[in-house]
Amino acid sequence: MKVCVVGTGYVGLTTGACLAYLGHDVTCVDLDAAKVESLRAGRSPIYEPHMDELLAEAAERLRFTTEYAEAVPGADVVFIAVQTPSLPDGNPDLRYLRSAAETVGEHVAGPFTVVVNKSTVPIGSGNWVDAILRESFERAHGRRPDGAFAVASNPEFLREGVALFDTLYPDRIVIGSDDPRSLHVLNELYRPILNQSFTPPTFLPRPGELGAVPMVSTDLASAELIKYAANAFLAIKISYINEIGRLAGRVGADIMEVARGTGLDARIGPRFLEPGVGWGGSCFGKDTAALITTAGEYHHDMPIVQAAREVNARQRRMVVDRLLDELRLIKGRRIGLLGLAFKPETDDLRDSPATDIAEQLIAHGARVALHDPVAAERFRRERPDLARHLCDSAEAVFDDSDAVVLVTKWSHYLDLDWGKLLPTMRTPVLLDGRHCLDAERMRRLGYRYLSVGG
Ligand SMILES: NC(=O)c1ccc[n+]([C@@H]2O[C@H](COP(=O)([O-])OP(=O)(O)OC[C@H]3O[C@@H](n4cnc5c(N)ncnc54)[C@H](O)[C@@H]3O)[C@@H](O)[C@H]2O)c1
Ligand SMILES: O=c1ccn([C@@H]2O[C@H](COP(=O)(O)OP(=O)(O)O[C@H]3O[C@H](CO)[C@@H](O)[C@H](O)[C@H]3O)[C@@H](O)[C@H]2O)c(=O)[nH]1
Repeated sequence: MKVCVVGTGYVGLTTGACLAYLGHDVTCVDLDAAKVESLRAGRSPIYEPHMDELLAEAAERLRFTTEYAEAVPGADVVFIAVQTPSLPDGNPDLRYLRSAAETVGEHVAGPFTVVVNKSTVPIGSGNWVDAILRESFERAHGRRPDGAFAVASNPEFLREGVALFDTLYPDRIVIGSDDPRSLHVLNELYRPILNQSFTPPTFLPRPGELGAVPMVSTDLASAELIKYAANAFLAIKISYINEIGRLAGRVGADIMEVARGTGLDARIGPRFLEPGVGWGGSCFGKDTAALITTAGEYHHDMPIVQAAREVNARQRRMVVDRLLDELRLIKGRRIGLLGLAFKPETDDLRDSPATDIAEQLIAHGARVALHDPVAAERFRRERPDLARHLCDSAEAVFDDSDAVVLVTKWSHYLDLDWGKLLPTMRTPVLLDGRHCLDAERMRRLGYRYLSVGG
């Protein structure tokens, strides 16, 4: 099939590269000329494991352009995967989506194109995009679209860092449309994934237990709500274990044992029960805020989602509180933070807990020392105000520090020579923000080992 993907960020690029790998003819369009140039040269502008290899494998069927006119006309499917960041009031900023839909509307030519909203958008956005497409089509063509296109919602559930795996081997695919033709086209498009009939890339073998992938075909509003419901649930699950972790700390229980013993109940499940400094990233904060504001439009409140957000903010503050308890005074102290990306295996810094914690520490008068094995360059570009605090190596973070906090669970940090680093610190306070170090071993080495929660 002929596919156009609008937006080549974490979602759009992954979608485009995977669909081309599966045999579709894909053109990705992005307004960012530098991104397009880099992609044309076969270089991924984002850090996502195996992306460069997949781009190379799919290169024959994958093109990049800044021109909608080269991508939209004649496409069977147009994906819109532009950013929808939070506005200060919690609503998503839909200006990128509006602009993308307007331009798609100008260029869409039929005979039948499914315009798919892959961006995460508030309930009702499918109808809104449909209206924008129609107006724009009529302006450009001087006639009504008369069935030339239909709108569908196909929310994305990939996790950064394992985005290609999640796309080729998803738990499910959700399609929402009020036009049965769209469901048919998208069923066809995703057939290789649904029945797992493709040859897996050598670098991403198919998980042994995977059978056919379930497809949820539903209406627009339900598909849109599924995305928010899923993200809010995951965010709540993490905040829940973090809340239990605080209690565990008080009563002397081991939160890792509690999480394991709780997660082994098949009704609960072990995943997303890792305690620590809490969730960050481009989605959970933004999408829980959007769910609450959307619900508010219907005079509905969401106290559980609200509480998950509050617990999450508290986890970040808890890092500073733990350090204040331990060091008494943090003004003038050197505090090292290991990890800046919001999670390992990505360079994404959006709503990163580390940045938030660094800002809180600086506000308390601390001197911070920052490191990330992958996201440092992006940090330098995106946070020039904090760039002077970056260290060249993880080891340099320890040097003369009064405390070191492990914020992102990069394997690079787990493999450090912790015994050798301890004597380089001024005071050996180690705060494990992800419960990922061996507490007993660290104590034996001489660290004053602390965690967030029990
Ligand atoms: N990042 C994730 O893990 C993830 C997962 C699931 C869903 N989502 C959702 O997917 C959407 C995209 O997220 P992302 O992280 O890929 O964003 P991103 O910021 O990485 O990428 C968006 C891209 O769209 C481009 N763009 C913006 N306006 C454009 C326009 N009018 N025409 C062409 N290109 C345009 C930008 O230049 C950018 O390259 C968001 O709604 C997000 O909530 C993201
Ligand atoms: O047990 C856990 C699991 C995750 N996290 C943190 O939660 C955040 C989000 O992690 P993860 O969900 O793995 O990454 P994302 O790439 O943000 O993916 C989420 O957000 C995407 C955007 O909507 C969705 O598509 C995915 O399904 C959803 O998992 C990160 O800061 C993690 O460190 C924890 O603290 N404990």
